Amino acid sequence: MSRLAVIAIGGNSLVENATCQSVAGEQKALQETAIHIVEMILRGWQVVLTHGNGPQVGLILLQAEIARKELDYTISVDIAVAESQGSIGYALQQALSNELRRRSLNKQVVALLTHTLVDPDDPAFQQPSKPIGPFYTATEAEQKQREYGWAMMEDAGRGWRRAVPSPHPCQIMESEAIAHMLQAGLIVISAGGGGIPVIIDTYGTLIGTQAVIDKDLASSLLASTLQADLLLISTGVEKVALNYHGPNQQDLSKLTLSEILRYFNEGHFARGSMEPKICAAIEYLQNGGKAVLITRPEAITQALDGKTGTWIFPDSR
Ligand SMILES: Nc1ncnc2c1ncn2[C@@H]1O[C@H](COP(=O)(O)OP(=O)(O)O)[C@@H](O)[C@H]1O
Ligand SMILES: NC(=O)OP(=O)(O)O
Repeated sequence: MSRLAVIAIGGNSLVENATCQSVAGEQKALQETAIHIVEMILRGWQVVLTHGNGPQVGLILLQAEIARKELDYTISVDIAVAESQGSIGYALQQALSNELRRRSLNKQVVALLTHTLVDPDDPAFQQPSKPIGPFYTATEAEQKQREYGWAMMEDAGRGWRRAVPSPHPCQIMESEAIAHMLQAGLIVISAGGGGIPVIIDTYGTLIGTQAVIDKDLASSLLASTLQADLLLISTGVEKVALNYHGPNQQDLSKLTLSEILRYFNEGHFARGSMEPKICAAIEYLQNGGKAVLITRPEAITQALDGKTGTWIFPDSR
């Protein structure tokens, strides 16, 4: 029986250059990622792909602000997340389908608009903490705050970005549909951008909310719900490090849940970048997950052979 991996693809690794986004750049990055995912499928893995949308959802909202100068036009954050699921899902679906065809694999890929349930009383709604969109200088950030009323935050030493609320994911609403699609042998792209954030009102109605859910936390929840064998977080670094970018940086290769919890509590992982990935890994393992791999897309194949990447396992195996 094939093993199931939930693969979370980083939003920043979907763009060639964070300061200059282009469709061609996104396609190139996706084609590269697709090569390594199809290699995994050839090795017998069943896969569910999730993806980030931080740069893209911010850009969609920025386009809306610019359009508002000419038209009476506005867009809510949940709609922008849905748009990003559509556009990134399309590009990822096409890149994977092309690579499957190139490798003569007769498999179909589906991209599913996915809702993620959040708690309307989550305190995160009062405290914007999710960086989205392009990076700005401190002066530009002040201008954006004045011009558009955006909350702004410094993002892990990389510059200033717009910040939006990011409530914790409680339930992937379409998880049963995803399980059925996997049973049918499909490759599924879902929970893109953490999923479209929704609450359920007292009448049982789904209502979109103004937030961007962390895709690593949503991927962890999806991996736990589907009882996946592996949560693979594909990002910009080959390995997670202690004292990252410090003089005594120490790359991590293989560690246990207890060890990562200790390093997490010691504050080794930057807020808004590596920290949510480590939280996602911890939650998945605490919910009975079997293994987490964090690495760059180009290193996936080697990492699955145990030669690189950061592997995190439950305490007793
Ligand atoms: N302790 C750490 N170890 C490795 N990378 C780190 C660490 N802390 C911060 N980072 C940075 O976090 C980045 C991953 O976060 P980010 O780019 O936001 O993720 P995503 O790939 O999901 O878009 C890495 O590429 C690296 O630059
Ligand atoms: N939604 C989300 O977490 O996107 P990024 O991974 O691009 O920040």
